[in-house]
Amino acid sequence: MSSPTASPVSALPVSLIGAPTDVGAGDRGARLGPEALRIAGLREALHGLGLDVADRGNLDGPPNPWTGPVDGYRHLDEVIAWNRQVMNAVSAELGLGRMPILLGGDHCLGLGSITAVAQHCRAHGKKLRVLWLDAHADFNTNDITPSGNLHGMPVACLIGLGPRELTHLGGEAPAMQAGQMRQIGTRSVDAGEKQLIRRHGLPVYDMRRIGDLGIKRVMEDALADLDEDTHLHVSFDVDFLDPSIAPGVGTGVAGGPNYREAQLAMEMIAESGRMGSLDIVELNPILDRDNATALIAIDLVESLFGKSTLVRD
Ligand SMILES: NC(=[NH2+])NCCC[C@H](N)C(=O)O
Ligand SMILES: [Mn+2]
Repeated sequence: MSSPTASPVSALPVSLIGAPTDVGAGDRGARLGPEALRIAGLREALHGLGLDVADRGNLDGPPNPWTGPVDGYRHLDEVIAWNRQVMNAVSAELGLGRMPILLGGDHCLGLGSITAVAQHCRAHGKKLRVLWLDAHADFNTNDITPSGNLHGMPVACLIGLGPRELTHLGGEAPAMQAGQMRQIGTRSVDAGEKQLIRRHGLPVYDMRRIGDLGIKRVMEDALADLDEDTHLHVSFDVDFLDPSIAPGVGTGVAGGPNYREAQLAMEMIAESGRMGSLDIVELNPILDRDNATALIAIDLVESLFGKSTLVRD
C-alpha cells in the first residue's frame, strides 16, 4: 500500500499555542480543543513531515462565566482578556521567526491571532491575505447578532466594527481591510451579516459558488495575486467541513465541503508556499465521536504543510 508522500513546503519552524477557552461560543467544550488535538497527535504529525515543532503549552485566561448578553455581547471582558493573551503569544512567535499555530478555543480568538499577524505585516512591509475557512461569516456586531456570542463577531472587529477594546486590540484600528480576506465555505450567514458583507465588500466564496465553480477554481481565485511579500494567514474553523465528517463542533451546518474538497483546498494553500500562520478553532471534543474531528483536522493540517496525494511529485 502506498502512503501520501511527505514533503514540507514550509522551512519555518512552527510553534503550537493552546488557548483553552470557549468564552466566545454558544456551547461549552471548545476549551478542550487544544488537548484533543495533542492527543490525536498534531505535534507528531507535523514532526513526521520534517518540521521543527515546539509546543508552547496553553495560555491562561479567565473561566467561562456562562452568562447572558450585556449590550449584545456575552462575556466581553473574558473575550478581551483571552484575545490579549493570544495576540501577545502570536506576536512573540512571529518575532522569533517561527510560524504560530493557534489551537483554539473558539473562533473569537481569530481576532487576537490576526491582529498580531496584521501588526507583524505592517512592521515588515508585508502584504496580508487571510483565508477564512468557515461555515459562517463571523461578521456580526452587537446590534445584529442573534446570540451575543463573540465567536460570531471577530471578522467585524478586525475591520473596525465592534467594541473599542476589541477593534483596537493592537493599538490601531482597523487591523485589516475587508478586501484582504477571502471567506471560503460560507453557508450560514445571518440577515444583518449579509447586509454588512455587501456594504463592506467582503470577498466571500460561499458553498453555492463552490458548487458552481468547483473547489479548484475557487481556491485559484482566492490564492490569486500572492507574491513573495505576501503573508498568508489561514483561519481554519473546523465547522468549515461538512458535519458528516467533522461532528465535533458546536455550530455545524450541513452542506459543507467533503473530505476531498477540503483536502484539495489545503493542498493548494500548501503549494502557494505563502502560509505564515494558522488558527485551528472550534473543535469541541464533547460533541465529537472518538476524537474523529481532531483526527481529520490533523490530517488536513498535514496537507496544509505539504503532505501530497500525488503519486509522482
Ligand atoms: N465561529 C463560529 N462557529 N461562529 C458561529 C456564529 C453563529 C451565528 N452567526 C452567531 O453569530 O451567533
Ligand atoms: Mn468561525
